[in-house]
Parts: sequence; structure tokens; C-alpha cells
Amino acid sequence: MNTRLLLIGCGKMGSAMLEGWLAKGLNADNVYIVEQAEAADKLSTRYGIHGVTDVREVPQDFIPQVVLFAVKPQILPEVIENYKPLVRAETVFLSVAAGKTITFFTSHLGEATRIVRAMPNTPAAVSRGMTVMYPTDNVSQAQRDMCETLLATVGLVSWVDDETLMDAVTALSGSGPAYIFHLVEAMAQAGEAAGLPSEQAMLLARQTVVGAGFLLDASDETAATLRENVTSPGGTTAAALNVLMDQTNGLPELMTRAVEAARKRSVELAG
Ligand SMILES: NC(=O)C1=CN([C@@H]2O[C@H](COP(=O)(O)OP(=O)(O)OC[C@H]3O[C@@H](n4cnc5c(N)ncnc54)[C@H](OP(=O)(O)O)[C@@H]3O)[C@@H](O)[C@H]2O)C=CC1
Ligand SMILES: O=C(O)[C@@H]1CCC=N1
Repeated sequence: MNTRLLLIGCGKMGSAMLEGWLAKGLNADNVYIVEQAEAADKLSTRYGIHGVTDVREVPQDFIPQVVLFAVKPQILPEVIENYKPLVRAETVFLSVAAGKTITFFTSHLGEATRIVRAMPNTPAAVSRGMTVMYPTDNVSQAQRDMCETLLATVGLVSWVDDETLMDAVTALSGSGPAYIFHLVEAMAQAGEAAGLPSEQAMLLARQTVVGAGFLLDASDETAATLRENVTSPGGTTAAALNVLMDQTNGLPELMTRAVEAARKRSVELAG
């Protein structure tokens, strides 16, 4: 992969994608990263990329094909105008910032800016990511393909044709890994409450979630069938699922509330 990439912010999400890309052969020499001084130094030592603290340090003859914003949404209003000089037809601005709309970007960078709004997730670091994208009309097919190739390198890619759905995407797959990690914590806590030593409860919870994820991935069966495969009539799983699948107080109701809270927060972050 020889994409000329300018990455703005390389924290948890930026580095998850970068690690995935470098592992799949992205040419580090074609990557500039704008970060805070200490991180910029560390990143260039660790990955062999060019780490700078200000976009003005990027050489004039480096014309990025992709400018990727991976800073916090709250930081973007402070820094976005610094990137206006980079707006040109051959450069697509790819943003992973939760909530930040196309209108936000065009209002700062101009209507001609080619923008793809994307929502990845951190399993991208191990090439198991899920990214959903939404492009502006002026993004060429070649630029869409380039963004898709980049994100497909680190997982699955899907597109939406209604920008407002990006809030729901963010709430489901963007934030979703955290829900699963919390499930591990909750299962371990429940195992402890059932009498297991703490370390062993965590081992069992962790490996059960990892194993179930692998099984889901490897199997052609639906999640519902895999669930039924564990559930003996009148057995232990059925007893637990009676609690978890309760229509009013069960996991679907709780998850719906959680996802809706995340979706609403994504809408607010547009601010
Ligand atoms: N984490 C996740 O799972 C996901 C995150 N996202 C989106 O990705 C974006 C980044 O999130 P995340 O990686 O979690 O956040 P992080 O805080 O981990 O990463 C942001 C990075 O940007 C750095 N930074 C701060 N100011 C600047 C600046 N002016 N120029 C360049 N870099 C700067 C931060 O440095 P410092 O820490 O020193 O301030 C930090 O290293 C957000 O917009 C979020 O919505 C999208 C999908 C999933
Ligand atoms: O919590 C957040 O706002 C970001 C967006 C999706 C995952 N992390």
C-alpha cells in the first residue's frame, strides 16, 4: 500500500488503524502524523513514520491523498482551519470523529472539500474492525475505492447513504467494543458472586467471550442458532436466558437504552 496519508491525531483509534495498516504493508515513508511533541517522537521511532507537531512542518511537496482526522471531536474546531491549505481535488478528507458532520467540515474547509465521514472501531488494530462510511457527492469513485481499500485492510467496510445514520453506527459498532469488554467485566463479577476466585472468574469470562466471538466468526449459523445450540431445554442456560431475554428488564431493553444514549450523544457532538 502506497497511499500518501496525513494522520491528524494518533491516539487509541488512530494508532489502532495505523498498526493494522503498517502490519499489512503500508509504506511508512508515505505517512505523516501530526501529534503532540512526545507522541510525534515516539511514533516516528516506533513505526518509522514522519511525526510532526504542526501541519506546517509537512513538506510542501508531500500532497496527501488522504487527510485523516482522528483527534477528539472537541479538538476539531480549534485545529480544522489549519488544514484548509490542503484542500484540493486529489485529497480526500477522511474523518473518524464521532458526531462531526459534513456540514461542520464544509463550513470550515469550503464546499469543494471532498469528505468521507467514517466510523471505525478499535478491533481494527487486529484487522477485525468494522467501519461504516458516508461520502460527499464530489468524492470520486477512485477516492471511495481508496478509502474502502484502506479500511478494508483492517476489517469489514459498509457504506450508508443517509448521513444521519452515522449516529446510530457510532452507537452500535463504534462504541460497541466497549460494551463487549464491559460484558466480560460483568460476567467476571457475576462469576465471583457465584463463588469463583476473582482471577479464575476473569479467565473464564474472557475466554468465553473470545471463544464465542471466534465461533460466531467461523460458523455459518446465525447468532440465534448458536445461542440455541448452548441452550438445553429445561437446563442451566435456559434459566439464565429467562433473565437476560426478559422483554421489559432484559438485555435487549437495556442495550436499546444504552445504544440510544450513545446515538443521542453523537448528535450532540455535532455541536
Ligand atoms: N476510541 C475509539 O474506539 C473510537 C474513536 N473514534 C474517534 O476517533 C477520534 C479519536 O479518538 P481516540 O483515539 O479515542 O482519542 P485519543 O485521545 O486517544 O486520540 C487523540 C489523539 O490526538 C492527539 N491530539 C490532541 N490535540 C491534537 C492536535 N491539535 N493535533 C494532533 N493531535 C492532537 C491526542 O494527544 P493528547 O492525548 O496528548 O491530547 C491523542 O493522542 C475521536 O474523534 C473519536 O470520536 C471513532 C471510533 C472509535
Ligand atoms: O466514545 C466515543 O465518543 C468514541 C466514538 C466511538 C467510540 N469511541
